[in-house]
Amino acid sequence: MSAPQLVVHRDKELMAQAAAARLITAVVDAQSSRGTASVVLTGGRNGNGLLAALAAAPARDAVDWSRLDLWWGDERFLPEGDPERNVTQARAALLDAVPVDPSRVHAMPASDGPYGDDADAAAAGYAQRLAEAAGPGDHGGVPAFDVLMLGVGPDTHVASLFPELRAVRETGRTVVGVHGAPKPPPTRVSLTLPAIRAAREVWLLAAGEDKAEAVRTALSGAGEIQAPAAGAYGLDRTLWLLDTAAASLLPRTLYRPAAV
Ligand SMILES: O=C1O[C@H](COP(=O)(O)O)[C@@H](O)[C@H](O)[C@H]1O
Repeated sequence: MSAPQLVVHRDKELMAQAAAARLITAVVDAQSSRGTASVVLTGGRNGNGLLAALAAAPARDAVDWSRLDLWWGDERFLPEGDPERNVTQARAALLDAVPVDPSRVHAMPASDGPYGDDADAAAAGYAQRLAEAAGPGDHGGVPAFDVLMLGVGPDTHVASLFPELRAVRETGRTVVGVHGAPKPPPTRVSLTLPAIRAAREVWLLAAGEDKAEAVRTALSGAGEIQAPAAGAYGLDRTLWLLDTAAASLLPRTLYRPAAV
């Protein structure tokens, strides 16, 4: 477990640009040392903002897109191509603009896909795919992701792990079907906390005033069942990428804003 590190940017645009630059560097470094890189994408406003900033960054060409595996932390369980699906939004923000290898874009199943409308079977199928990609040295049935990104919801949810729901209590499986999510759509597929914690680096993204309470709660000692973001950390690094609005309620012991 790695202790959270905070980086606070002036506003959400700068946060997205800086996080995109950071991701380019992380991917290039992983490709240089291991040949390939693996990244877990998140949906939501901050995740898509980062992808759009990456698409606009000239340095995106430093990435060898053909040697990058992309996975998802969660998916809204909807038909293929639905505009609310995280993968649909990621394609629009970035993936349609870069030469990714389609066989390395590991989208979570859709509700009209091979598992039909059975979200639990879809989750088991994705878990199987992750297990097949895991190497002999990897732990917990998932590859050792280089970077796993998570948008933090205003209620402290990450991926589709919502406070108090069954999915956030999962200790065995790496991927689960989520039912009755308080944010639409109610049916989702999500990585679990054990799968998230198998990543080398976990980056939590939160920008905007509506995230301030969630950030304060998760970083002030809340339990992971009540505040799932509190249970998300990486093996080597846990990075909270914030803007000043999202950091505004943090105690001064954690974040001291620069004097103006
Ligand atoms: O529904 C979801 O919400 C979270 C957070 O989204 P945001 O718009 O509040 O930033 C996101 O991380 C997750 O992937 C998504 O499915």
